[in-house]
Amino acid sequence: MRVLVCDPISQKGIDVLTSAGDVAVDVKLKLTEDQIVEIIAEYDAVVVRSETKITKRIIEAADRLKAIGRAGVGVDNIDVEAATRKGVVVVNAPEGNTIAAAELTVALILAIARNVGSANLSLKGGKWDRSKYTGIELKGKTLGILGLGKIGSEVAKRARAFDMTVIAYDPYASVEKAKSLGVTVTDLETVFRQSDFITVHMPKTKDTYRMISTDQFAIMKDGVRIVNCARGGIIDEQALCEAIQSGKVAAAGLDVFEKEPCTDSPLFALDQVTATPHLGASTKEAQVNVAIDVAYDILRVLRGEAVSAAVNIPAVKQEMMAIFEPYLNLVEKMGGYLGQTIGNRIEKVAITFKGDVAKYDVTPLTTTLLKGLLKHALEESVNYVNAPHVAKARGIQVIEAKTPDVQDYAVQICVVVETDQGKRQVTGTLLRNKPRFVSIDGYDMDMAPEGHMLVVPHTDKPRIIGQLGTIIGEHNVNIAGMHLGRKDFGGNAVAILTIDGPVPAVVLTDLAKIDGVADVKYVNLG
Ligand SMILES: NC(=O)C1=CN([C@@H]2O[C@H](COP(=O)(O)OP(=O)(O)OC[C@H]3O[C@@H](n4cnc5c(N)ncnc54)[C@H](O)[C@@H]3O)[C@@H](O)[C@H]2O)C=CC1
Ligand SMILES: O=C(O)CCC(=O)C(=O)O
Repeated sequence: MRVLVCDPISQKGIDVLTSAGDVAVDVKLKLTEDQIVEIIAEYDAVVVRSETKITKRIIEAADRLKAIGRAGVGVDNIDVEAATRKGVVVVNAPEGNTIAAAELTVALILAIARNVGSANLSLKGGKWDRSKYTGIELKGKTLGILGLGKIGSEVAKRARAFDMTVIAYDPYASVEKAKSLGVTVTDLETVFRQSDFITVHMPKTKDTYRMISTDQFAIMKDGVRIVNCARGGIIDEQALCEAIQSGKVAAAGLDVFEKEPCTDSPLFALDQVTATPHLGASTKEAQVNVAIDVAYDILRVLRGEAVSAAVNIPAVKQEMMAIFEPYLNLVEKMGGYLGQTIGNRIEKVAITFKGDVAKYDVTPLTTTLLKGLLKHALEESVNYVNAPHVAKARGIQVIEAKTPDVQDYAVQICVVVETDQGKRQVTGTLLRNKPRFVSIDGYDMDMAPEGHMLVVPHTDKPRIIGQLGTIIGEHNVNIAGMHLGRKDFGGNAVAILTIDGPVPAVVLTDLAKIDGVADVKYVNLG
């Protein structure tokens, strides 16, 4: 597999990729869009920071691309929608640079409070000017944070240590969590009206683009100080320039710009502006963190495993991964089993999560189950990204239910698939964190779903099992285990044989000829 790295990332991330053994990495920096379009079809994954844009054109030309990795947080340089449509997983590194960005924010807050940038330039220009650079203290001032996520929260903690009052606007923030940080969550206008410093920490989206402009500056306190360490464009640069020139805004600390690289801006002519060239994530520690995090997720995507920080599929948080991994494994096998044994048109999939698992957001489990189910039933490529879309596009109704009530097991996941020919069902659980199927189509079972299997529904009568063994043996296939299920004596039954390898089609044909055998399916659960 081949990974293209388009922006400089830590060698430690590249080492993670190459040490996987079957991954070759090409580092090609400063490529134009045309150059990437020309070569992208040769790659399984591409990794960028914020410089390189992964556009729709690039994604459309990327015939074997499975993953786009962003060694950082913001994915506004990636056409996530185009990637999703193409079934390409976009992964980022949401936590590795939080502290770096928060610390640069605090550095800029302090710099613009004490005129550090302009005083530095003045002194180096040969002037010993002290009175011009008298600043203000942070103590007792109000900091308004827009976007109380990971970085905003870390900034809040540090601001509290400077004895600032911290207020925040974030429509999605937990008020409880804010309280524990000593932050008052309020409305946007209040933040604008009451803050001495305003810092933004939200993603750049169509809602946040230019959300601070002339009208917003107008209602702020005279002499307000503004920091943007999130994304250029969230603050209207021309309006900011005018607000500084008019004296409304006393100073601004800017790490990001609407067009980057940005080396020429009317803002740079203003003494009140302290600017850095998008350095928020540029610490040694953060760069190692994000490169390693994104490299591991790229490998997970290439191996078809669940990822921890996907942007366009329901992500499983890092701390949840240890809990979720066994469940993901279980539902993938349940979906895979059903997908390989159902030959009919799927109309409805009902998944019931019972017991402990019901207390979590189970969306990633449902997506994973659908992926396992649909990739066998449908010919198109189905993955973690597009499985729900594929199901919807095919008119498959997906119903998810959760209940804490469970019998016999601490956890049960029950899947019922309705097809145009009837219902099929599998119930699974975990035994010492390993998947077990405990019921299949109403037959009680206790089997480890793995490897190669033959599923043989039959009539419960003597000699069928013996004949199965003989025919399979004649074809030199070793039977590793057998699970039998029957409802009534002499009625319908099923035999599930685990075998040591794949079987030639002729085995299935020969088994199907046994009197009393209804149908034979070969299932490979990896
Ligand atoms: N300068 C730099 O080098 C870096 C910049 N960033 C930027 O910082 C941003 C924030 O990063 P994190 O804190 O890690 O992300 P996060 O996802 O933890 O936090 C973002 C917060 O913004 C909030 N939000 C979303 N839309 C909003 C709106 N319309 N109004 C108010 N709040 C809104 C969300 O609810 C969330 O709490 C990233 O999107 C990225 O663009 C991140 C890392 C480094
Ligand atoms: O890669 C970088 O240095 C930029 C980091 C950043 O802006 C982000 O993580 O969103």
